[in-house]
Order: sequence, then structure tokens, then C-alpha cells
Amino acid sequence: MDTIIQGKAYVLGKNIDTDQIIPAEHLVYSLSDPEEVKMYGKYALSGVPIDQAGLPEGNIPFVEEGEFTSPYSIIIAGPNFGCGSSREHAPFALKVAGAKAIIAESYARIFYRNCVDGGFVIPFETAQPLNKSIMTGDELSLDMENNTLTNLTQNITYELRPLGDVINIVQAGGIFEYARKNNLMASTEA
Ligand SMILES: CC(C)[C@@](O)(CC(=O)O)C(=O)O
Repeated sequence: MDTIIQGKAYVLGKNIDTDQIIPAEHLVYSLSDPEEVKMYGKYALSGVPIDQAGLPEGNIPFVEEGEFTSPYSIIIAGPNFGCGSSREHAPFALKVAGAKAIIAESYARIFYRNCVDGGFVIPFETAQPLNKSIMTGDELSLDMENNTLTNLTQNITYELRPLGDVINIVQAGGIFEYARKNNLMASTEA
């Protein structure tokens, strides 16, 4: 697995709940039909009030009207990201839209585990309120090996909290892949 994640920042505030990430009205699409799966990307973060979508300016949708994927691959947020419900559709929608990682001050526990176990997006933690200094559209480089985030646009580097034990699951691509790789469950291969 590549240990460097590079891409544009998409900045959000605090308490981003699962209904802002993927509104309940969009939980109707199949999770396996490729044509319907695309709709999760189209509506990812569509529940964020537009004036808080893409800080500091706001009014920057994560996915443009008519598009199915986002130009932003690293989400920067305040505390309590993913609060509200246990829907796995939330981290799944972010993955389908093209997000690779989230860097938040803290997470709702179920959302955090859904990110890791599903192999959807990698949830990093930061002790600093990065959403007060990083701007939507800044070019970022996240180094998983050294737990650093470099804002290439502003030429600043930040320390991130190490992923800890979950890094093995993340690097395996999710809990089932991890279990298979470690002979913890019967492989589906014949
Ligand atoms: C069942 C689902 C729609 C759920 O009610 C589940 C939950 O609340 O965790 C949700 O809002 O994600």
C-alpha cells in the first residue's frame, strides 16, 4: 500500500454527522450495482449546509452538480466527525466520491470503525484544529510512514497522531482482508 496520500484539501467544521455525509434519502441505492453505487459519490457530503461546505469561504460543494466524483481527496475537519448514526454508507459514499483520507480532531467511534473495517477511507487524528489554517483546494501530502501532513500550497508541515493498531487493518484493505491475510477466517478462494 502506498504510504503517501496526495491531493486537494476539502475543509469542514465540527460535528459533521452521517446525515450530512450521506442524507438518509440516498440510502436507497444498491451497494453492489456499479451504476447505483455511483449515486453515493454524487451525493457525498451533500447534506452539509452550503455556507459550511468547503471552508473558510463556504459555498464550495464537495461534488459539483452533474459530477459523480470529487476533486478533493483529503477531508480536514474539526471534532466529532461522523456522529449521528451507524450507517456504513457514510464512509462508503466518501470513498466512492474519491476521498482517500480524513484528518479530524476526533471521530464518532462507530464511524471510525466503519472507515477502518470497511477499508473505505483512512481516518487520521490531529491534535491541532487544522481546519483553521488549511484552506479548501490546498495541495496536501500525507505521509503515513512518518505521520506528517505537508500543506504544499502553504509550505507548512503538521504532525498527525499515529494510526496505532488499526494500521494493520488499513494496510490490509479492511477487516476481512486482514483476517484472511492472517488466517483468521476461511478464505473464500477455492
Ligand atoms: C437503519 C439506518 C437508516 C440508520 O437508522 C441506522 C442508525 O441510525 O445507526 C441510520 O440512520 O443510519
